[in-house]
Amino acid sequence: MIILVALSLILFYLLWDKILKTYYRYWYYTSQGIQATYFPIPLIGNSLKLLEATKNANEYTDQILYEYFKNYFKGKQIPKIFVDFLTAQGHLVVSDPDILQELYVTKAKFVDKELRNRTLFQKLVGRSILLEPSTEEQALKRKRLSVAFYKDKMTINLRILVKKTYDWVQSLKQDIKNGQNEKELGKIISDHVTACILASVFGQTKSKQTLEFLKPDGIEELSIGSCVAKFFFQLVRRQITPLRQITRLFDKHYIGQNEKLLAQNLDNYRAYLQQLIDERKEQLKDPNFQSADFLTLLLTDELYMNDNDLMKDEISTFMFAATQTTASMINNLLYYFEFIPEVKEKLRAEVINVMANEEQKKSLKSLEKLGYDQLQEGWQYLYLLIQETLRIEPPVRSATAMQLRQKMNIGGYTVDSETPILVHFMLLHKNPKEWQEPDKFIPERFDPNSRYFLTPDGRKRKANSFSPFLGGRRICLGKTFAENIAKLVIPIFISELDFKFKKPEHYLRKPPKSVSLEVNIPILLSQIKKE
Ligand code: HEM
Repeated sequence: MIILVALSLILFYLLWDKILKTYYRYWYYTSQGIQATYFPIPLIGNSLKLLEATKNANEYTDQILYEYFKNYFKGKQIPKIFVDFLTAQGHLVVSDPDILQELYVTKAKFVDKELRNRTLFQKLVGRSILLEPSTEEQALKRKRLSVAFYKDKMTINLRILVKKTYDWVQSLKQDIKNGQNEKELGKIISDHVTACILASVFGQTKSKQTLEFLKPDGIEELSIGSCVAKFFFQLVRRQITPLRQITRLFDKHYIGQNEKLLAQNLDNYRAYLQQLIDERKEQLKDPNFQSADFLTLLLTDELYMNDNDLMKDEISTFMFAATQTTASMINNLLYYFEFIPEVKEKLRAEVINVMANEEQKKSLKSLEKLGYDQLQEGWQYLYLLIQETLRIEPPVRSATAMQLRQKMNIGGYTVDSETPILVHFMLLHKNPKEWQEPDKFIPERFDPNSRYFLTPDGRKRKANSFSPFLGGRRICLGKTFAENIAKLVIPIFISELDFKFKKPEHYLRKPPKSVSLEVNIPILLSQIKKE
């Protein structure tokens, strides 16, 4: 009897939540004139269509979601807002600067992050600012954390990173001398950016920065940066399992061997962070101890100092939000540098001009040459390249879903508070009404003196047509830090080293790269000969 009642309740729930509501929502939005992608299938939505988009995936396949949208709208203009039922719940997809203005600014107080992600990612980022609702408490935490990026702290940090980058280049030069000149572009950049982020978080700690990572077939010693990247991918995979598409009941639970291993790895990782926190607490008892890293900032801020869990949450977010994003940007920029001869020529000229015009070689070693102010003002062409790299391949292709606090008008349509809203940066950045030749890499489109600065019909671009860091009150906290890392790593690297793609096909077409897309670009490194 009990089983029968339970089964009836489950069936009723599925009928109501995954079938009737899906078709109601489909009608609700399409009857307002919002275009829908495929007509949804009961329970599973359009997940099979997504699988279709992955079928012939190769190294030139972009984010699956992007490929799936492109497939659907092939040859047609992508609407500024459309409804899609990838899952039975459905979501609105936005890629229009005017609607972003509403979400980021004019209606910002009614917009929040979708709450479900907070539960799904709880074990990694907990109560950190990343997935918390936009409350006063979140804003206060944001304010306290932003101290890490103030000029005084950033200056000290950047000095450490310049030194670290210079040492890295020296070790690459040594590898070349030893005949180990074949490298993988993504790997060398990702390893170095991870080392930089770890130094900014933990300072020059002597503690080991690797973890024993449990796998179904054994244990692997992995760097903390790689562990955090793996956690992210595995948590995303966990999020899209069929069970969690049907119900939220298991969002908090780790089911099956793989998920249990993930939970165990996350616990070990947090225990490791706790160890670092304890060590630093001891060091801080010494009045002469000084450091400007993120850990010390947390341990000296009254909001954080007595809350070990919250400190671990923020450290995880910092590492996870900073590493693969920044590495993707630098990796992509260097790819275009080698891919387009004109880019290479212009950037090399700027690097020589900025770095080597005083006392030549000695100045290359001078850490002050890449100080805070120099990074903000010294680079003109590199600035254009960074912007265009972030436009053509935003490292985060789409934001985590948002949700309205109440039913309201967005972009001229009535949107309810249950429908997730997805801002898709890649679609936004390829909008043909805002960008001339959107698929082409043209750094000059960010130069006010260039004809590419304007839209195809000759007007000024709208404010939010470029938005790789999200916007409004939840804009990326590390935006300037990420740009500064690029502005020091890239010049030091290319002033000393050159590289060629090993595979000729990489001179013909660039494989896409983002935080969720891995690439394999073998390169042959060589040292630049100086007169
Ligand atoms: C090129 C590099 C980067 C890109 C493209 C980028 C992009 C983004 C995006 C799109 C978001 C919004 C996420 C969402 O809601 O889905 C975000 C948030 C965030 N980013 Fe970044 N990010 C970068 C580097 C960094 C760095 C270096 C840090 C350093 C700590 C950082 C810290 C954060 C934090 C803390 C948030 C959450 C802010 C909040 O919700 O209040 N990011 N970033």
